[in-house]
Amino acid sequence: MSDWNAWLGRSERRGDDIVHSPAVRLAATLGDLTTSYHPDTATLPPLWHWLYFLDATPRADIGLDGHAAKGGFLPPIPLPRRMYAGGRFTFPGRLTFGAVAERVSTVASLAEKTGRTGPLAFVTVRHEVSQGGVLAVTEEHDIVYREAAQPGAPPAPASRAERPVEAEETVAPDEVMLFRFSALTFNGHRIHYDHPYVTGVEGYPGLIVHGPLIAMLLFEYARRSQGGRDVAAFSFRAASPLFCGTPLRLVRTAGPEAAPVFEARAEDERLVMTATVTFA
Ligand SMILES: CC(C)(COP(=O)(O)OP(=O)(O)OC[C@H]1O[C@@H](n2cnc3c(N)ncnc32)[C@H](O)[C@@H]1OP(=O)(O)O)[C@@H](O)C(=O)NCCC(=O)NCCSC(=O)C[C@](C)(O)C(=O)O
Repeated sequence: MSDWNAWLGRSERRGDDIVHSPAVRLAATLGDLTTSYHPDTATLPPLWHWLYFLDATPRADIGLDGHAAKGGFLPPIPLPRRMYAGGRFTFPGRLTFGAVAERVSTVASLAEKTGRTGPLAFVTVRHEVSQGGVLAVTEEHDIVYREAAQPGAPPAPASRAERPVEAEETVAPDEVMLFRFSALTFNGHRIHYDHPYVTGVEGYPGLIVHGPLIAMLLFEYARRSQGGRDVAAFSFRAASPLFCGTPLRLVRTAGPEAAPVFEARAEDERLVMTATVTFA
């Protein structure tokens, strides 16, 4: 890890116009799974900043997995299989359509661990999004890298969902939804659309549903289930992958916690994601 410590604190700054068109396309992609966006609304819904400040890596600088090759903004961690591990957000303000905003991203932490699935390397990137000098979103994005797939290895052990269910809804993200979400976030990661790659090279049984898409489905479900209530903070942790075409249960759990806990579960009670929502 010591070689990579040179990346700690590395920072980049990007500006973007907060225009309606990507939000219109995301609203169409989610359909009745969102009630957050209306064409006459003045502000961008929380989390929808994922549609802006996108990475425009030139073709020559793309790595095998379809992301920007490591060693630029992110450290050159040799573990090859990248996944979205989790995120923590606060929404101190709202981004307004029709004006420029700025995102400052910093490599905040690096950690090597050994998990049930083998060696893991975590990189956390902190983003701060502001408009007119006023902070609107803080985000900590955890990226995890896993070792190469071992031929014949058994499926990774998965956590089971155990919290009691208060309410739930089922969705089934399909190839079209995955393709549109990749396009909207300009995410070239091949695990979401290249079946021979994700099965043959990364060793997963099918196309993987994006972590941010599942997080957004949970977030939108949480807001809808509370009559569109405003959200002050949100966090999520991806527990196991969801494969395209598999039904996904969006669950509001009945727990003792002050902030409600939402879970994404596979049909067989495998835990896919846990999320906590703090309503304003
Ligand atoms: C991450 C995996 C491999 C670890 O699986 P594991 O079973 O090996 O880990 P573990 O044994 O449960 O835990 C080992 C250590 O890692 C930590 N840990 C464990 N999990 C997490 C987590 N999520 N976030 C933060 N920390 C985590 C855990 O707390 C522990 O730390 P400790 O030793 O200090 O106690 C496993 O949980 C997993 O496969 N999760 C699902 C990942 C996923 O499907 N992500 C979404 C799809 S990929 C994607 O969207 C991509 C995208 C958008 O294109 C893009 O590139 O950004």
